[in-house]
Amino acid sequence: MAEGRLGLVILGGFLGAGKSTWLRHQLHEGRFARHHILVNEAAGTPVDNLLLGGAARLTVLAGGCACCEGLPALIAALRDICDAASGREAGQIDGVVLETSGLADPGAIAAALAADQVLARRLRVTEVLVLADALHSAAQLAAEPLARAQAEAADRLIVTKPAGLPAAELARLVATLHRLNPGAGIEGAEQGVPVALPAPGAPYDLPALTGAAPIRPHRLRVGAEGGWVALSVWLSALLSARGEDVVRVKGVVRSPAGRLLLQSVRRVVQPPEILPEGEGPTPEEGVIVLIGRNIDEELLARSWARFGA
Ligand SMILES: Nc1nc2c(ncn2[C@@H]2O[C@H](COP(=O)(O)OP(=O)(O)OP(=O)(O)O)[C@@H](O)[C@H]2O)c(=O)[nH]1
Repeated sequence: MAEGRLGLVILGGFLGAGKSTWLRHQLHEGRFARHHILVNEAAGTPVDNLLLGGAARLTVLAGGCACCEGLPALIAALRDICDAASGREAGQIDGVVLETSGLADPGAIAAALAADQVLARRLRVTEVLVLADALHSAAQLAAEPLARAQAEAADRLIVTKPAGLPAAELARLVATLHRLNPGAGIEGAEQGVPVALPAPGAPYDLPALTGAAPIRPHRLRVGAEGGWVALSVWLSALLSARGEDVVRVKGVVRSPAGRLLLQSVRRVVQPPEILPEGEGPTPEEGVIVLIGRNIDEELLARSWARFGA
């Protein structure tokens, strides 16, 4: 607790950038072992906590992005952690890691926390870490004001999934990030493990941005029992038709093999991951969260109802 204030690491990055994966690896390596991990998810269905079973202290703030409507809940949670760190858990908490939702601007969160009179005396942001997905960042930086704001807010930028991109394109992405935020260190990590990045190439020219429809979370009830094969086929078809608008999909469904975590980032669908039973808070099974723009929830539900039937 430097200067008597608890340190806070803000871990940000666009939807699906790899925040939980990176943090899971750090926890596995014993980093942040005495930190309180706070996970904020934009959607009301928490999933990321399932990936962070290695955390000794974990709180999920679901159902509101912490830089806007979820801010009061974040402030309340941080005040509680500060109370615990100086009271009942004195000497046991080294700091806090906040994994933001992919819809959050970490700069806005840091500013809001600094403006809170109680927290300003008890907490200080030690680092803003922002993850940039090698596969999608160039397109996101070109089109999404939020992706640029996130990169600009970073003290340190970590390029995730670098193995999936040719070195020349990676070098251009590194240069583009450097141009956006010359003060930030830039590193690479594959599944959370540090990897070397190529020297910067020629940066991409980023266009001036015009207003796009806001990105919002939507919940789709797909049924808790079975049907996951139909669901993955339906999801693939949806992403192939609407992959530009459906930015992120995550959810937990029941299959004969157990609980399956289904997820995608843009059109990239991950192989389903079988989740251990009984670990961590139980997520709502049979609910898929789709985060994107121009999504008509009722139309989506009707489409799935027809297909799933
Ligand atoms: N190949 C590869 N895949 C990765 C890497 N990091 C994350 N992924 C995959 O990318 C997808 C999204 O990863 P998450 O860690 O859930 O991303 P996130 O930023 O926490 O996602 P949101 O909380 O929804 O914004 C998952 O399918 C991961 O397996 C990486 O370094 N390499």
